[in-house]
Amino acid sequence: MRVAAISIFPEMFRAITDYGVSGRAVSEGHLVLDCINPRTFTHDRHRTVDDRPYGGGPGMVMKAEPLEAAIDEAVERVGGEAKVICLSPQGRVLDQAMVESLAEEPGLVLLSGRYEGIDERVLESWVDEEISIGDYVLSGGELAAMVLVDAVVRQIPGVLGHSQSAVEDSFADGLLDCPHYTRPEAHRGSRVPEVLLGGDHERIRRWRLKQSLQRTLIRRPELLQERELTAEEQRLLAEIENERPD
Ligand SMILES: CC(C)(C)c1cccc(C(=O)NCC2(NC(=O)c3cccc4nocc34)CCCCC2)c1
Repeated sequence: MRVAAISIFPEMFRAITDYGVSGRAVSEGHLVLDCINPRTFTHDRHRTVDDRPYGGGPGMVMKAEPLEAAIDEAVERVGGEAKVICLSPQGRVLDQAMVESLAEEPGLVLLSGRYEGIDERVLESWVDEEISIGDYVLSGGELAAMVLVDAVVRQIPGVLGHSQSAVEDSFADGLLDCPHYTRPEAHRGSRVPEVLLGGDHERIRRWRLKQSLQRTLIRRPELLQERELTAEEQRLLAEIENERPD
């Protein structure tokens, strides 16, 4: 997948190109990430990318011209039919379904805002979709762009290692994660659940599934609304409901 990130802080994207699953995806060629700085497309002495807002008010607004030149370059680098996305609080909040759909795109251009935001004419004429990563105030769109890339890159076949496909991604079954433990068996007096110490893999699988269902029911019940439950999951949920203190 080819992605072009437009930002006045391109070095930030080292966080995904140099580490972990996304870093390996880059080194193995599954992901090509170009970072494009709008400042490259300025022609004045101060390389101005922002200016004061019409109508007054605090802060500055990102100028259209440098951004549009950067988008032009980005679309070219990514290859013709790129989807241009602006990471923005005004966008649709990202979820796994959107991630899976974005992973099907041949190329993505990701625009990150700074200051008070981007000149609206850029959004109107160049941006296909605005996407938000959640409802809190951020200082820029770059971290949101990196969240999106991290999630999308895991969907690319081959990125999660030959054995695991995206479908088997251990986190992608729509339930919250079960508890995890590793050595030592007793840590500060707290022991690992006995079931995990035995070798009964079927019993362990069922225990983990029940734990995931219980946590999802208690902490994020709305996730259960969106999810088809297998017969086994429905049985386990019934068990959980019966065990719940009144
Ligand atoms: C949601 C809330 C609290 C009601 C809100 C309302 C109004 C403004 C903001 C805000 O944070 N403005 C600053 C700004 N944020 C973002 O880019 C941003 C924020 C959150 C999720 C994101 N996902 O992608 C990008 C995101 C960075 C600087 C350039 C202007 C945008 C927040």
